[in-house]
Amino acid sequence: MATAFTLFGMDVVHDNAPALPPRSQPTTYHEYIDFLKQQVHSPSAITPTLKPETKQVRIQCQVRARIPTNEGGEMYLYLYKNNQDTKEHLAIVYGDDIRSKSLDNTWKNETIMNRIVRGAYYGRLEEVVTEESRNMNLNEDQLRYLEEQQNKAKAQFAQSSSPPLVRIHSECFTGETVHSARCDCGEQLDEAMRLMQEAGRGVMVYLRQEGRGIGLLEKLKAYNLQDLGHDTVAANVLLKHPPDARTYGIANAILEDLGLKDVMLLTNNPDKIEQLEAYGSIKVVERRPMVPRSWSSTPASVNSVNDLLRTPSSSPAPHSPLLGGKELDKYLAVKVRKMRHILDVPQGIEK
Ligand SMILES: Nc1nc2c(ncn2[C@@H]2O[C@H](COP(=O)(O)OP(=O)(O)OP(=O)(O)O)[C@@H](O)[C@H]2O)c(=O)[nH]1
Repeated sequence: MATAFTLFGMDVVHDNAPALPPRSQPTTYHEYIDFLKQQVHSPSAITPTLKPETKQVRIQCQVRARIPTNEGGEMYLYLYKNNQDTKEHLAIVYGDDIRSKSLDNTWKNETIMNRIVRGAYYGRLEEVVTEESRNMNLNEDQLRYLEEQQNKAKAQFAQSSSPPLVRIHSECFTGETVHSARCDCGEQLDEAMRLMQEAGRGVMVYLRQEGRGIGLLEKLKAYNLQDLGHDTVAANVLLKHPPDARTYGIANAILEDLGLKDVMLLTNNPDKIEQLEAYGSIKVVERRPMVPRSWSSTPASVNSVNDLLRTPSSSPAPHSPLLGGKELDKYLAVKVRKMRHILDVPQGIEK
């Protein structure tokens, strides 16, 4: 519902704001901020609700490629297209037994070489591909040989039944690429990949939902509002966005496509669990906390939202540079206070 009022002498229409009660229109900036504060503190304004996608989510994995790293072992990167947006959402997969159904399906009129180029092969390519195939000049016998090798390898890839570690991670250019200390997103990404590599199995669904779904442009505006003293939730609301605009229908579809049913979800955010489970096909059998390193001397929280949100202790090992500082503390504390994140706030940090 649109709310109109005057701010600094300008007419402001706040499309996404909760309706103002009659005769209590804020007329000054401070009144408006007080109004917003009441709203963002009220459970109805911040309790996330399932925001269903407007049409049934359809996804297709377009390509898969092997990514070797110096310290983090080897993983496969899966790139997805979908019918909801034009973004290239990703899955980073550890473990050979986790495969994409939509990638492995046979596509119309494709050759075995087409399948290899889009990554729908089994085993390691260097073991099955000859010099001729690298040049793509395969004769019938070589093609048949490749196909046989593929079928043999395929037969070895029965899926393990134990629930893998899964993280649904939203893109954060500032935290992951330029190492901003306003948030712990880069640290969480590194830590989740480290845990999956250690376990030898896991899936990171990497959603291009920058800025909790509002995009980088709006997130950078929010940073300026934060520098004026507003917290991350209030800054979003001031910009006429919900505190968290993310949905997880694409993540749900990707996990389904990867053949997963039961997962151990790495998160502090109950909204992710509730939204994911509401789709009905993926069960979060366990929650693993992502304790920020600068807060990790604190024991893991037992402040569970429901029985599902169990919190086994976990202390992240050093991997990325230690982040910390007042801005990060405030960012994390606001997630605990206003977004129900399950984390103990260390003593001395304002909740
Ligand atoms: N709008 C807004 N978004 C932010 C800000 N700081 C970080 N983000 C975004 O917040 C999102 C964090 O995503 P995640 O780490 O996947 O999720 P989370 O909600 O923190 O939950 P966890 O699973 O516990 O990490 C990313 O999209 C970041 O770009 C901010 O100040 N404002």
